[in-house]
Amino acid sequence: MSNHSPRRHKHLPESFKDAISGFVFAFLQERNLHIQMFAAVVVIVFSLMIHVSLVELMIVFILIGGVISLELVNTAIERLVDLVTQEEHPMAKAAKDTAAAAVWWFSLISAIIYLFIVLDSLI
Ligand SMILES: Nc1ncnc2c1ncn2[C@@H]1O[C@H](COP(=O)(O)OP(=O)(O)OP(=O)(O)O)[C@@H](O)[C@H]1O
Repeated sequence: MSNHSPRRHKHLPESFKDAISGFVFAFLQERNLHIQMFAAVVVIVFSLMIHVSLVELMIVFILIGGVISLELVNTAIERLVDLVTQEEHPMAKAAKDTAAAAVWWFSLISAIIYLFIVLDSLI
């Protein structure tokens, strides 16, 4: 078969099944994802308790979705690097550390935005 032949597109339910299986894999393997999911529940409950506005609640959901999505991409990059090499390599380190930095940056910015949302609701 030629490399240029069109790929068969999966049916939507198959794609969902694969995505859910990827999430379950990451959830079972990644402690960070447990912490992030727990933090997400705490943040949502707290936001409802202090009666943040609907728009602020939507922003909270976007931030949570961003952090969790980036953690999943980080997990994918870690596994891909491990598949390519189990040896110590500066490029493997660079790839993993950069992916981790993406999660770190988004989490930091999310925490700052959430602080403003809380202050706005409480003051
Ligand atoms: N093949 C490698 N070569 C060089 N350094 C590596 C390699 N694999 C991992 N490292 C270094 O060790 C760190 C931890 O890698 P590991 O694969 O254990 O991720 P992890 O501890 O599961 O990370 P996270 O906490 O983000 O899930 C990496 O961020 C990187 O600095």
